[in-house]
Amino acid sequence: MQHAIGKLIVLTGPSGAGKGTLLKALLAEHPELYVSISATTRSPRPGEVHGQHYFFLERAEFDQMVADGNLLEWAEFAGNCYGTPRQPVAEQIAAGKTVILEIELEGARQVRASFPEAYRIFILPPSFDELENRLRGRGTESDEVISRRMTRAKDEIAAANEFDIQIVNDQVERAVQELATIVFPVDTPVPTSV
Ligand SMILES: Nc1ncnc2c1ncn2[C@@H]1O[C@H](COP(=O)(O)OP(=O)(O)OP(=O)(O)O)[C@@H](O)[C@H]1O
Ligand SMILES: Nc1nc2c(ncn2[C@@H]2O[C@H](COP(=O)(O)O)[C@@H](O)[C@H]2O)c(=O)[nH]1
Repeated sequence: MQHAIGKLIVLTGPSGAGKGTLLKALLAEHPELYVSISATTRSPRPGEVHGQHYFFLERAEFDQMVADGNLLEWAEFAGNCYGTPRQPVAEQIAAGKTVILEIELEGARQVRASFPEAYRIFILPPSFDELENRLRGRGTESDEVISRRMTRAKDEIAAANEFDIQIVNDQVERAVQELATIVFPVDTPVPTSV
């Protein structure tokens, strides 16, 4: 993509830290933002809608997207694959939108390598125990999956300093306001190609 005029923001943090919760609240205040819809091989949770929360794909379909170069980044996370469809992000940035990717650490590292202009935010839980409480309280994962996600969380939290800024999601309202002040006044450089 040439002559891009929008911004690219990456939101990362351990599963259960509250990334989705904060983004939902930010979008309610700022519907002009564009949040990328990822592809995943994970099964839908109750209430999740194909094309709205994720594009739920078979593994072969996901692998084809990778082979065709249609993902901006992708990674395996706790037994499933997740990736960012390239074209919608390119189109939204070209249209001048601020685009947000909610992705895990490996994907964020790939975006840093491809698009160093992207602004990268890390969401931290107040504590490790609270992270587990939130994951368990959400009630969407089995004990085994929670355990895999908690193991991964240790590596992710250890990498928080790789990011431009860290936000502790202690209280949703406070953390959303902090996120808003970061997303809006920051004059992030414009990606030159996606
Ligand atoms: N500040 C907070 N205080 C208490 N509970 C919270 C807070 N933020 C989020 N939660 C709750 O924690 C759980 C996990 O939040 P959420 O699903 O947004 O996490 P996530 O980081 O998007 O997870 P994943 O990466 O797995 O998608 C949810 O039940 C949510 O309601
Ligand atoms: N690298 C990528 N990671 C992604 C993408 N979409 C979501 N995610 C991350 O996966 C985990 C698990 O998500 P869940 O919905 O199963 O709880 C979480 O950290 C997401 O941020 C993506 O496109 N690429």
